[in-house]
Amino acid sequence: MEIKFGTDGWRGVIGYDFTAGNVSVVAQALADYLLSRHTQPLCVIGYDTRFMSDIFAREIAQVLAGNGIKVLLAEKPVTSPVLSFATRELGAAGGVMVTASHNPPVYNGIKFKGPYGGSALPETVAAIEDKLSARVISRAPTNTSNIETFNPEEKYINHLMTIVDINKIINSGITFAVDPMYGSAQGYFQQIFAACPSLVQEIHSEINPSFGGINPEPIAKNLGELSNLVSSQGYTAGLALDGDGDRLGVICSNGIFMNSHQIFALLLKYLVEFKHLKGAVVKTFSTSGMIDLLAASYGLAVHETPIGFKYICDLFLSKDILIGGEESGGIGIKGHLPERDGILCGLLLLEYIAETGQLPEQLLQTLFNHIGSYYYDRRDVPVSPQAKARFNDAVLNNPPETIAGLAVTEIKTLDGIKFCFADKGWLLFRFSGTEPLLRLYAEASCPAQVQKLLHEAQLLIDDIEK
Ligand SMILES: O=P(O)(O)OC[C@H]1O[C@H](O)[C@H](O)[C@@H](O)[C@@H]1O
Repeated sequence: MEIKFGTDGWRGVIGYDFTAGNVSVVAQALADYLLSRHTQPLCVIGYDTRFMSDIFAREIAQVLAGNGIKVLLAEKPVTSPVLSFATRELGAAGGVMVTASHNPPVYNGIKFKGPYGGSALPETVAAIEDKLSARVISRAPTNTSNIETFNPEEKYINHLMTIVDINKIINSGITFAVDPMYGSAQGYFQQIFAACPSLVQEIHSEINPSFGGINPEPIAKNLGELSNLVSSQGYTAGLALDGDGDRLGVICSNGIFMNSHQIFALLLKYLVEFKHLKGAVVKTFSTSGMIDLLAASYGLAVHETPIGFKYICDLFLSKDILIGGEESGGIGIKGHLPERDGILCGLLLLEYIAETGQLPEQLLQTLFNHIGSYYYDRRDVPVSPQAKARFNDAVLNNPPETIAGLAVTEIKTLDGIKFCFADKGWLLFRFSGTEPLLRLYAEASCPAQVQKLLHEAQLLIDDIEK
């Protein structure tokens, strides 16, 4: 079974291609990569709450240890940002996180982290992938002294406290609900607000390998329970984290979902207007035009990258970046890590609410008053391998001149195929790099137009399927 890396490391179906055998092949490739660049590397390993993630993490540890690499293995599930933070703090040559993030329960995966505490850069991932052909796998015995366990949480939480004013949130009288979606972000908010436990209610805060039948992706259709809880209990907000805690979803006090573009824009607004910070802004190809407009209004440069936080991370490492974010809900902030972090973003949003005394929906209204209204939605469509193979040619050889009544003014192909319209709208077709799905992303100035665009996109795919 071929091991093929995707948008972020490797994902596979547990027991089909994601097996102990294949995991040890990937671990051996990582060991070969680390040893080709360091004389005595240290590697930090973390894992989420998925089925067998802890066992796969131990397998990776034993292969690295068998190659003479010193390993620090988390003693309990951690979020990906916590693992990134530990990688940087402990001066490790690299980090490994066993997680399939937001994907359905049948998946597991491996993400690689660099010594700077963020996604491994594309060239690093390619170099590890190049070493996958190793035939001999060295595995240390279970009692090896090369593996030690550790708990990275306390230092991470102390670090967050240096960025966010927790007392401001406590003293503001805010109450909120948290949904870690049975993932590895469970318990963090309760620890951070331990001095005032009545402030926060957490749901889905135990291990459940089926994720309660809902994919751990913090988007509207998966957050019905959180939405009902927030509106029925009168909470100020609801915060939802994905399976490995690097993405954030938000529910407003009225139970309405706030999408990732809106969270990104609000955080940018807060950092500039209230924290008086500066720096360039990074967004991926599927992220809202709101970000460009907002950044321009502050005189900040915007960089656009393909989808995948590794590209944003690259820019964090080489330029002065204030904030970088993605449609998928991952946002990184200056002064933390070159990495997205759902917990930090959630705390900053609470701080914004505390600072202004405005509810999340009121903050959104202020944003719309500043830059106008933007609406967005996404559809994920299963596509046959035949249609996938024909897709680019079918669309690019005979591109539509109008879609849903809007004239196409430009076609961009940085990642997928994006049709831009004269008004602020756009429609993007892009194959997921983590699941066998075609993603249709659309933005327009009214919700009905968004749905029309998605409908026409679906018709176009149906045509290619015929
Ligand atoms: O390729 P997709 O399934 O759309 O997923 C895209 C996402 O993949 C991973 O989760 C990466 O870590 C993210 O940075 C990226 O946004």
